[in-house]
Amino acid sequence: MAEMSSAGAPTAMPSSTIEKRNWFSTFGNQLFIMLKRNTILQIRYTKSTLSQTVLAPFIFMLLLFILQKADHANQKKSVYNPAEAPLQGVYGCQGAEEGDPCINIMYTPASPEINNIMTTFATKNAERTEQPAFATEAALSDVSFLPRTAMGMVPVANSQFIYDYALYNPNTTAWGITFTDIAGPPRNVAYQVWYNSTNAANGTDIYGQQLVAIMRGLDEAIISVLNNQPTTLAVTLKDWPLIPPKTLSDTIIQNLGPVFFFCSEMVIFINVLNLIVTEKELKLRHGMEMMGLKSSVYWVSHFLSNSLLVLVGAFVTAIFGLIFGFFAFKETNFGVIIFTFFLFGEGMLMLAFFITTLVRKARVAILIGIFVFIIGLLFESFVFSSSFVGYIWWDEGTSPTAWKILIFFPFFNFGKMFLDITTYTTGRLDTLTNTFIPGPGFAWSTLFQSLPNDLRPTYGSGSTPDVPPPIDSWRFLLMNMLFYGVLTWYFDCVIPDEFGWSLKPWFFLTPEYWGLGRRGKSQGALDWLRREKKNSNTEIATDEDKDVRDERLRALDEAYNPAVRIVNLRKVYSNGIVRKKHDKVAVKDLCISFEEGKLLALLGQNGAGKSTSMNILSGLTPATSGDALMYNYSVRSQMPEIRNIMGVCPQHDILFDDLTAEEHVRLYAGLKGVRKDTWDTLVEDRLTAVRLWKVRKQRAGTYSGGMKRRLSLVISTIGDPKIIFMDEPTTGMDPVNRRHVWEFVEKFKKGRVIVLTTHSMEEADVLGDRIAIMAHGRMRAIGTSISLKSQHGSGYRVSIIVDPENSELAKRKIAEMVPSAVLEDDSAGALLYQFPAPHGNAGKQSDLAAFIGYLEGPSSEPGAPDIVKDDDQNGPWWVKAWGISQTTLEEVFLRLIRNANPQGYSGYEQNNQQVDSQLDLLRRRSLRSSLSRPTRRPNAGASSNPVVQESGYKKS
Ligand SMILES: Nc1ncnc2c1ncn2[C@@H]1O[C@H](COP(=O)(O)OP(=O)(O)OP(=O)(O)O)[C@@H](O)[C@H]1O
Repeated sequence: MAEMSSAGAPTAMPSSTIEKRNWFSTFGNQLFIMLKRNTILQIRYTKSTLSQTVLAPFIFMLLLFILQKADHANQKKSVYNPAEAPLQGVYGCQGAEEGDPCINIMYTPASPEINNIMTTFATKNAERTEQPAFATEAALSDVSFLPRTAMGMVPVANSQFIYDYALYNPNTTAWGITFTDIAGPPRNVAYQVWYNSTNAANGTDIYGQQLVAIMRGLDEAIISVLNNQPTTLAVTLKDWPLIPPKTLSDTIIQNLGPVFFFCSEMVIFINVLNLIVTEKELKLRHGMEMMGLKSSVYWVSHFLSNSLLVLVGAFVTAIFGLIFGFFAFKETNFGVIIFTFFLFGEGMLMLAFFITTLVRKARVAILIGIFVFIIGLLFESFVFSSSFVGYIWWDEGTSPTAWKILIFFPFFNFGKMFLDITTYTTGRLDTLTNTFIPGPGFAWSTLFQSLPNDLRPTYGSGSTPDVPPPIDSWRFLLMNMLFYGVLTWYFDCVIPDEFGWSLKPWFFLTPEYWGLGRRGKSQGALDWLRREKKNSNTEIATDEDKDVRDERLRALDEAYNPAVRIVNLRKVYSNGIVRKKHDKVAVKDLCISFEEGKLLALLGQNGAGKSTSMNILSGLTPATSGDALMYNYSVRSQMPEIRNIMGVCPQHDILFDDLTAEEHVRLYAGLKGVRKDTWDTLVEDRLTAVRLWKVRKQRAGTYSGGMKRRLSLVISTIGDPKIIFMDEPTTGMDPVNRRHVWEFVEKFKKGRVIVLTTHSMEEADVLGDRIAIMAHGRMRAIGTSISLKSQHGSGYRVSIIVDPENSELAKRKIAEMVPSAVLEDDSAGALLYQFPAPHGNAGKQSDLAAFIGYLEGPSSEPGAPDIVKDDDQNGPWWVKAWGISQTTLEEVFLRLIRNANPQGYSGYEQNNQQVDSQLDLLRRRSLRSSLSRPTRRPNAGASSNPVVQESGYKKS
């Protein structure tokens, strides 16, 4: 850029409140500001933040708790009187815990005959089972008696004792037999068998073979003992009183935990998708980047803010898990729990970040989120609901390819980790003895151990899965974070945003990306200019306006060094890769230059290309060809540098609904690197200037349209920008506020370049040092308000009111005096004369001056020359009132637009006839307004341009 300096560098930047910082310092500063913003928003979105961090973990944990309790309640149901079931030997008993002493058979009554039957039974049973025969023990009468060894057959007093003993010492006695011997003949021997039906239910004795065996054995013994006596047999069965074990296993947590905790995490996942894509959709991110925010800061700030939510969520989950007393939480190292939930949350967070780079609409992002949710839900419910299915996926023998794909999904890795935790901690119910066997627990060291064989599921063939140690799940979750982090960074750069910006797919291989090479063009700015000059489209020169051509040549002039130089800027909106005939050329080879301290007002019909030009210059849209140099930085390749000296007030407000005006100013001041000690003054000055001071603590979402516009305008002025682009800044403002804004802009433009687009002719007239008018992507006219009016306007109009009977006299006199004046309207004494635009014709200008002097009469000011003598000291006697007006900017605009659209134009959806009638309307309006002031001397101050409108009043 040294070349440009030699040709006379633009004015040095004024002393600024911007702190000079290196890359790290800027990064740290912006990160701090962004984190503060995120925190404010998270606090503002209290419900959403609490839902993600506290409510979701709590609700899902509560649901699990309720389900677990329901399951426990179901298992703990006591059945004191199970129904009897009529029915038709026997192995040694098992105590409450494996190896505990027990009683094989308790029987009653202990009559000699029954004793005989039982001994016969024991002998015959021993033959069948090839086990030692059950011994007949001493009679028992104490219900609190605890066997020390496995006892054979214990006679007791009555049936009630058997029942009471079973209640008192559950899981101690295998069988109870109550005989009822009714005297005969015939002898009717009835007996009842107490049987533990759980054995049948839990699969230990699925066909009730033991039951059939004991009954057959007893029947056999009865028949043997009562040989030759007529006998009938009656048998009833009865379950033992069902007394559940004191501790139950958390099967619900084991089966449903992965699903519920996955759902809990999805709340943050979907919120992140929505938040980031909404910021993209509402262009909030672009707005901040235009104000200098680094995209790395944007991502890191979101990562840190959301990681905090994930961490809080992990703690809340762990604490509620402990409060609810789940084994998975109680029996697991606290650090393991926190890390597992944190890493899972982080993996999902990065997956969400990655998805946001692929979509532009929040609606689509949420749809993708729901899709991920359903897939994850299916996985967690069908795959990780039991170790039986869950571990199959992790066994090398199953499908290494499927496994290699699945480990890229955080929920797959979390499912395995949680399965490991529950497998180690849930414990199990011993089906044989109906007692709870606790798991070994999950210590920190467990992370590195393979699952012990006895905890692995056993498949049909008797094989067990080969399961990697739990730490592998953590490794894969970390891998997920890094993988999706890198994808987010890459795709965020290469996928074009909605304005078409993207980096080349190999951007990371270029030194420029890492700030090592020189950004932008290798040749100097002058070389570039020469090249662009050659590229300059001569085609447009044929019907080009002289001022526009001069402006183009000036922009291409190497000796001239303006603050901003736009050369051959062109934008084509194309629907496909191949250029088509109906591609929209929104800006056609625009050449223009801006100087410091001047404001350029850009006018044009709808769709003329104003916003597109502004968007290219503010770095929102890439140009198809051409370039602009702003303080010698190229828009094409040095946008980060330009952003440091640029402010933008976009056409559509880019504001955070939940931040106040004051917070907006502080946020952008921070992003721009404004010295912190000046923030208070900045807030007060700027907000007072646009009359937002009183509502500075009110959230922007509650502002009216005009208030939002004023805040957007203030934002564009933060950080001492050298160039400010204001796209229709006063749209929707009331006249009072608009004037305040004009005053603010007028004061602010010193030492800066301001480009403003507007549809308000008044605004362009008041603010524009130069006004450019665009149509169909081309500049049609440029110049000061006065020069545009004189170049493209219809000149001056003089309206004269006379009495109708003097009308002919007046017309005759005027025709004699100023033959060039054209009578445009004559109705009932109201005469409207058109004085052609002088266009440098001094003769015609003096005609007009002389005629005005004639109307005014001899000057009352001493020494002033009398231009025309007349018979009345106050001017011609036949003139009752008169007025003069110049062409308005609106008329100039309409004329230029009409000329640019010889076939009529669709932008306004009207044809040239309608434009002509509008011009006529404007003419009449100017007549009315020129006669509306009853003062003899013109009130020059009433207009922004003293020559625009004057009026005189003749006393009758
Ligand atoms: N993203 C886009 N894709 C295709 N065409 C576009 C796109 N943006 C703008 N255009 C077209 O480019 C032309 C110029 O649009 P632009 O928004 O620059 O006009 P404008 O002068 O700012 O209009 P307005 O005064 O209505 O804001 C229009 O015809 C418009 O339809």
